[in-house]
Amino acid sequence: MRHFDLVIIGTGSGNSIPDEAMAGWQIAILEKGTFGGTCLNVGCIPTKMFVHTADQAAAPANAKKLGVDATLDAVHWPEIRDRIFNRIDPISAGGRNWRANENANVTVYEGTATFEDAHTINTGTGERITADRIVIAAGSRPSIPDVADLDTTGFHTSDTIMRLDELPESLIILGSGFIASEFAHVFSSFGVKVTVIARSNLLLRHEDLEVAERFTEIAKQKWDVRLQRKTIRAEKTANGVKLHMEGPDGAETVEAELLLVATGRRPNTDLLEVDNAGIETHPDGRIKVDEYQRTSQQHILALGDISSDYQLKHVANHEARVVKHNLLNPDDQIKSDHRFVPAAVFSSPQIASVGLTEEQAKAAGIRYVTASQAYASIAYGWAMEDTTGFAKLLADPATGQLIGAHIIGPQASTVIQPLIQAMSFGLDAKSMAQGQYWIHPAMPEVVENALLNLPLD
Ligand SMILES: Cc1cc2nc3c(=O)[nH]c(=O)nc-3n(C[C@H](O)[C@H](O)[C@H](O)COP(=O)(O)OP(=O)(O)OC[C@H]3O[C@@H](n4cnc5c(N)ncnc54)[C@H](O)[C@@H]3O)c2cc1C
Ligand SMILES: NC(=O)c1ccc[n+]([C@@H]2O[C@H](COP(=O)([O-])OP(=O)(O)OC[C@H]3O[C@@H](n4cnc5c(N)ncnc54)[C@H](O)[C@@H]3O)[C@@H](O)[C@H]2O)c1
Repeated sequence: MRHFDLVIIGTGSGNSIPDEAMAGWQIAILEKGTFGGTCLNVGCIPTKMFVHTADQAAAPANAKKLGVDATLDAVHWPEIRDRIFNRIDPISAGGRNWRANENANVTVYEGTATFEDAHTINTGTGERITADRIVIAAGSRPSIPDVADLDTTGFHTSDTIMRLDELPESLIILGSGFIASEFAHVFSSFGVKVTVIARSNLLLRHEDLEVAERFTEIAKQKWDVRLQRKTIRAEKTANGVKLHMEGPDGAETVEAELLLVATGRRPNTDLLEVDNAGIETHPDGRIKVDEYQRTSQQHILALGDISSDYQLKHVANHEARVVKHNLLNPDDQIKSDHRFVPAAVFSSPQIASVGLTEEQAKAAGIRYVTASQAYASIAYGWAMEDTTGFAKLLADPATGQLIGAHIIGPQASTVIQPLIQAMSFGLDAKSMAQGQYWIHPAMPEVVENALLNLPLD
């Protein structure tokens, strides 16, 4: 049985760990799917390439209010799809080739890995290997709800929907989180009739309540939004799919050509048979790690979606940097920093957030003040004729430290960055607002004005 200094399971953020400082180590990388993992192949990167294209497709409809008549002539789905994947697929193939053929100390095994014990792994390729240290970076996969006849009806997940042969006329999206909101924007902007089905009374209900309410109001104007629906059964029809639901007004059905299931993601722990290695897990299946990313077995570390509180690429990448450092510096280990983890929903409008929502601050009994500023009240907001966007801040009134920031509106994912910086480095709201120039008349003035509005002690 071959022995390695380090085994890495999963080629998403895990693939960033081997580097020149490990040139003397024998390393095995294990991957069951497409090299590069979720973000590159079926996640962040292709979705945002579709989102940007959707933003362009939606622009003519928004130009009318500016006095410009424009029309969307055509959406060439196969061309869009192929442009995106003809860029991504070679990156994945190149990454695989580099590791498999150009890294002398790295061996790539392409199979589904399972633990036999805390040092022995079955690579799923017919070969078993042992290792001194192991990194589990095996990610997550779509979680499929228990809806009768869903399997036999046929459905898409984010893994398959981006590679359709052609655009459907209509699409039902089951779920109301990140993936549902982003794909609803993409497909509706391309002319597909979109129905979004939510269990709760709001879309994106993990967001600050005012933000989720604003997003839901806007969504209802563009998509057929069905709230508070329990999906009971799926049925295959001559033209596609029918869902049977129960809602506030009793039983109802909805039909469309295709169904996208976007109801969360589950960690891939079950595939790994981690019990054989004595690795402890949370009730939801995530691997338990400490702040150094160590599992309950000190020589096994884990990172990213399989263990993290956050299913976000920038978090997986951060944790991978921590793991790399700790592997190289066992006597000088560093901790992961999860104090201020931001997230953005790349829908229309965009949403970005960091820190506590107002509801979380209240529930935690934290003393706070808030201020909101509408895009409509800053000069660039006038330029865009924006009527719905705003930035909402929460701060500690005594110290002026920011404890939460929530933005809904154009370029929210970019506009929020100075707030993430301020929170990460402990810059108080007054110093942040008054201690620097804010370019006039740019979008971050929405942040400057919200900071100035905070009723601090
Ligand atoms: C549609 C979509 C859009 C997203 N958009 C964003 C975004 O805009 N911004 C953002 O921050 N995050 C986004 N995410 C989340 C982000 O993609 C993930 O948080 C991130 O990719 C997780 O990285 P990871 O390294 O933990 O896992 P992954 O990248 O999933 O890598 C895990 C790898 O392990 C392999 N594997 C699993 N089990 C085994 C096994 N037993 N043996 C061998 N190999 C195995 C898998 O095949 C996979 O390649 C998105 C996710 C999705 C699905
Ligand atoms: N822009 C980004 O950063 C981005 C984009 C896409 C995905 N992601 C990551 O991927 C993860 C998965 O995305 P997601 O949208 O699948 O998950 P999510 O957790 O954002 O949303 C899941 C939604 O499905 C609903 N749901 C769960 N079970 C249901 C059921 N049986 N019937 C109806 N609705 C049900 C939940 O109430 C929730 O609204 C996200 O949590 C996020 O971390 C991030």
